[in-house]
Amino acid sequence: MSAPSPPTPPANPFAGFFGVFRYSRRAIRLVWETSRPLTLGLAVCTLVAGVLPAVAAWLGQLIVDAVVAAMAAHREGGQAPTFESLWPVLRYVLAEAGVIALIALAQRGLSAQQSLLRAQLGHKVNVMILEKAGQLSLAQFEDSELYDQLTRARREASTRPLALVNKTFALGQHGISLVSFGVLLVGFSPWALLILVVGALPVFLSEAKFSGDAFRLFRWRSPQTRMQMYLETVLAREDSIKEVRLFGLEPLLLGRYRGIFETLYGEDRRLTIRRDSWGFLLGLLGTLAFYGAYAWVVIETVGGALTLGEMTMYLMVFKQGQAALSAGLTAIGGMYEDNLYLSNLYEYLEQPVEGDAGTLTAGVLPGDGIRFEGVAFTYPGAETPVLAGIDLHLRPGQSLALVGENGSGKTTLIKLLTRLYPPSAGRILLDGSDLRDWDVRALRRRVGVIFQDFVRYQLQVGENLGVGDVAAFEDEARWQAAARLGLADAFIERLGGGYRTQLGRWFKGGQELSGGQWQKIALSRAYMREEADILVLDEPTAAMDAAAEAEVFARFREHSRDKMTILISHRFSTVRAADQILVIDRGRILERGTHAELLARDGRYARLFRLQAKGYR
Ligand SMILES: Nc1ncnc2c1ncn2[C@@H]1O[C@H](COP(=O)(O)OP(=O)(O)OP(=O)(O)O)[C@@H](O)[C@H]1O
Repeated sequence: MSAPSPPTPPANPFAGFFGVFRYSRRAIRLVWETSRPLTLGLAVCTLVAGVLPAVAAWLGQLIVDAVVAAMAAHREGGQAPTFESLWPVLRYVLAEAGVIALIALAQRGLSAQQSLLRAQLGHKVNVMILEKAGQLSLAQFEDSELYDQLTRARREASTRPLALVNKTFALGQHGISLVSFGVLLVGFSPWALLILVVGALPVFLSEAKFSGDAFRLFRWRSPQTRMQMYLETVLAREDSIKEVRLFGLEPLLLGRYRGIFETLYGEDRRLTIRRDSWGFLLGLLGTLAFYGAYAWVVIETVGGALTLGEMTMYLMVFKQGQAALSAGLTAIGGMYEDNLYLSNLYEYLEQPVEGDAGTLTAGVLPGDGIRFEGVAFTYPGAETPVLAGIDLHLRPGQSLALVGENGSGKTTLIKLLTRLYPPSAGRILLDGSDLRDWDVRALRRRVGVIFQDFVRYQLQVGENLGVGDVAAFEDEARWQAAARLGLADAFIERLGGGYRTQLGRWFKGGQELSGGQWQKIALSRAYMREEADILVLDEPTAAMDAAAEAEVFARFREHSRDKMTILISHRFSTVRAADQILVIDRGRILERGTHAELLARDGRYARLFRLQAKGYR
């Protein structure tokens, strides 16, 4: 793993700080689109919970002043208190109780609606991420930076967007409280208000700076966290554990895992210590300002300028104002991080997808088959071409075999043919029309391909076949027909649940298959594509026994008589019947011809064929 260079702070930290807030609006829109009633509910509860504390403080003043007045009246009158004389005080007590109950209701409402929204929003964002993944090209998928964005986006998809909205609302709530406290406080002195605001500013700025640092760290280290996730997978997944045990890899991999943690933890610790030390020191300034104003109120009351009730109210306003201010600051610090998460999410969601310009559903020369004309290809980010100068023509009813050593470019040629990548030079035609002009769905309907690294779906056996043709995903008769052609029917019928047997180990009762059995499943999957007239098998029998292999090819030839077939194999016995054999060497066509022609030529093919024939004897 290469160590990326440390993050550099932006030239103007505050420009970055405010710039990133543009995502708050999008987060709110996202929540609005997720559930309007819940968003409205949240807004109402936020407003209520924001205004009522000031109302409670004001009622507190009225209570104390009413008590003082009632006490004076009783002292003068000398009578025992009656309901009539107590009512002016009690009604305020009752009102305050009501206000407190309303605050509790609003807070309950907030938390209930938040948890409902969290579930909905997490789901929505995950679906957005996965839908986008479905539109990305293979080349984009292989781009490690984009993959990082995807991983980061998915990791916190269910929490961050709502967290941002919650904090935005919390900020709104505390802001409303502060403004309403401010309105009350201005009655005492506008200067007191100013002192409090200025006192709180330094801690706010430090919070903003450190949040920015935290996010840069988070982005910069994402290759390391990805390696950590990968190591977790290797150490804890059934498909790798066998090899990890046998090679005794646990200590090695765990050592690497711990090493990454320690580096990351060290960085986290430094940041946390700096952030909290500064937070504490600057927070002291705010507290100092607060207690200065507090002392001022006390002195004014002693001097008789304020009533006891007013003093009670101001003290409450100070206490609650301070709490609201620091909660607001924390919300802003956290919001910044959530915004940065969202910036990552939207960067990912806004990745341009290749426009699918092609619309053709039939070629201009039906029956012309496949043509490669001067095709070359270089993988994105690579320097040397993997394929160059490829010319070939395959007509319906013909078979083509590709042979060549590992890494010579055979699979890549198939990836170009199936339009997983566009060629870097030259063109590929199907029925006389460039693949680029074809509607990609129409094109893919015509191709049935089984790659070497086919997918072993942790689904039922039948569904593992059904994925070959989504229109017949649940069609049991079609499964059976395909399984017969792929030679999978015999062993499937012996499985406990037949076509309904769960495969793989992820789910209860799942059954694991042997390598050859999986290959038969993959082969049958290719036969599910009834519409396909181009069949591509990339080493379809490497894991099969010799008898099965011979039978597979006999059936394949029978089934594909009027189709175009492309076969990649390292076993020369299986390719000899092809109408055309291409020997690929480092991305170029070295030899071409039928088996007999190539033997007569006595070149690379003939030499390798004789070598293999000797080995089989
Ligand atoms: N996704 C990729 N990105 C970059 N390079 C790749 C990618 N896939 C394959 N390559 C490179 O392209 C070359 C050709 O690979 P390809 O899979 O086409 O070979 P192949 O002939 O099918 O080999 P094998 O017989 O081993 O299956 C190899 O050198 C490989 O390293």
